Amino acid sequence: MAERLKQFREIGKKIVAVCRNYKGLTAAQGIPNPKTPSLFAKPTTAYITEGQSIRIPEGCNLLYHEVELGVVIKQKCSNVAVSDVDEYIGGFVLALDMTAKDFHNEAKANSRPWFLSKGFDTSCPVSDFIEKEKNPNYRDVRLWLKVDGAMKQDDSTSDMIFSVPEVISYISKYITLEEGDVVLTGTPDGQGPVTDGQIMEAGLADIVSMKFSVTK
Ligand SMILES: O=C(O)/C=C/C(=O)CC(=O)C(=O)O
Ligand SMILES: [Mg+2]
Repeated sequence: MAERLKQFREIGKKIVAVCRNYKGLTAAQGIPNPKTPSLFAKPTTAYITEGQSIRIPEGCNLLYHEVELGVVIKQKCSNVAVSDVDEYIGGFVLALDMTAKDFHNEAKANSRPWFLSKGFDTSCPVSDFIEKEKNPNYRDVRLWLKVDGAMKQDDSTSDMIFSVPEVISYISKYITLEEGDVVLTGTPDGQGPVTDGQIMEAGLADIVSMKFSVTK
């Protein structure tokens, strides 16, 4: 099973993401905690892996990094109870939810969908597949991100507003999740800009780390 799930980028059919899911982030932004998980999606063409670069989309002048824990779904499921979610977790990835923040701000200001700002090619860099057993404390695991060696994001998944099981249970009420789909669980506070030539390094405890460069 884990062997097949290593191919999540080929077999998975979607990337579902949660936003505003860390207490530190909503506190820093002075916004209320959402009452239910706030969802959006990215196309699977957004995936890249180490060795490939994040490309600044045409016309974007403000590209933001967001480091996130991604959950790889083990098998098709819908309407999963919070208490049963563990059965449907196949493994994890560390991911970046790269965001064309100027596109995002403009779309929001004009009450338009912000799919492009989150869904452009290369907007979802991911680590190697992390076996479920290698991340047993996923409810309280450190994730961090440095830009050119300077720490920008450093928090624990215990700061999430909705836990991983709550997020997956909620999504599955409305959207059937399938083998290899990835759920991005939101970013902690500290997201911010990156520019052409900068290098990001991110890690999940001592489980995995990854590096990505940004290019025009
Ligand atoms: O402004 C918003 O509503 C959402 C902004 C984001 O980019 C949030 C995330 O993607 C996140 O919190 O992970
Ligand atoms: Mg995000």
